[in-house]
Amino acid sequence: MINICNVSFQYENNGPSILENISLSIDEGEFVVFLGRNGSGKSTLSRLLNALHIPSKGKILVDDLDTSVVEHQWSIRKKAQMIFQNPENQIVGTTVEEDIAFGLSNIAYEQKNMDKQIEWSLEKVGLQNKKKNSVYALSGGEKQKLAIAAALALSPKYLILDEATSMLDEAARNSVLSTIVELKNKLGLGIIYITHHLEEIVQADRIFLFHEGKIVGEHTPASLLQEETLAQQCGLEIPFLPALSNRLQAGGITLPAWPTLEELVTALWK
Ligand SMILES: Nc1ncnc2c1ncn2[C@@H]1O[C@H](COP(=O)(O)OP(=O)(O)OP(=O)(O)O)[C@@H](O)[C@H]1O
Repeated sequence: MINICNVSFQYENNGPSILENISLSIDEGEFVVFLGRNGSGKSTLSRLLNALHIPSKGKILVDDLDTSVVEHQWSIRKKAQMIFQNPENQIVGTTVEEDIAFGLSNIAYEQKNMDKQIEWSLEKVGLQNKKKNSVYALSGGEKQKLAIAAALALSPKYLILDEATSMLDEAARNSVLSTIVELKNKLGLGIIYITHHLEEIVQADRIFLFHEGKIVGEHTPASLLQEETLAQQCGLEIPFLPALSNRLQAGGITLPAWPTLEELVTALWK
């Protein structure tokens, strides 16, 4: 479990307060979203989880390890792997297998088991046929999946994805998202997913809504729809289909909270 206890943060002494008194916990096997507009503090909090920054006040425990204790930081970074926006910045190998092997060598992974671990992690993200490929020949979505496989090979308990799909087109974004959901379901990984796109939160267990360094709401995908005004105040727009579904439901039409276009059309024909 990750426990964030009364955390506040400033980048500089006497600088502006970036996060104010944040408290929340995240279980293993949970898919949690940090949602908020640019500059609301989501990435800063994600970097605090990974001990890249240390809280100015309060504390963060990752499986009972305090991020402010230097001796814990290596274990915390291994447990909670980060995936960033631009996959190009995370790829270090020239072939797919070399890229994953690099991270494994860094943790002194046993050489004799390395190949098996590389194959396992590639299979989990659906890149098993690309093992020998050059990383330069991968698409954007495949590169992001490689970054996830490289993280996965290190046996983390949590994946922290900071706007990890924002450089991808819709098809690649959906494909990476389904991979993430599968990892949560099949491996029981905790997922911390940072975004300002509401379309990406449909499969989350819980959503924390960020505004100006504070958490202003905790929701499920369905309950967030009831908070259209709050979402707008936070600079977010509920997407068209769920917004319409919300209104139709209020008028007595039975629909899922986040319908597909087909589900919406079928319900309206009935
Ligand atoms: N290294 C830094 N030094 C000083 N201020 C920073 C630094 N990084 C971020 N900030 C400031 O902290 C605030 C929160 O930024 P943060 O990146 O955490 O927000 P965010 O919600 O993740 O936004 P985005 O979606 O744009 O990444 C912003 O005002 C930003 O300018």
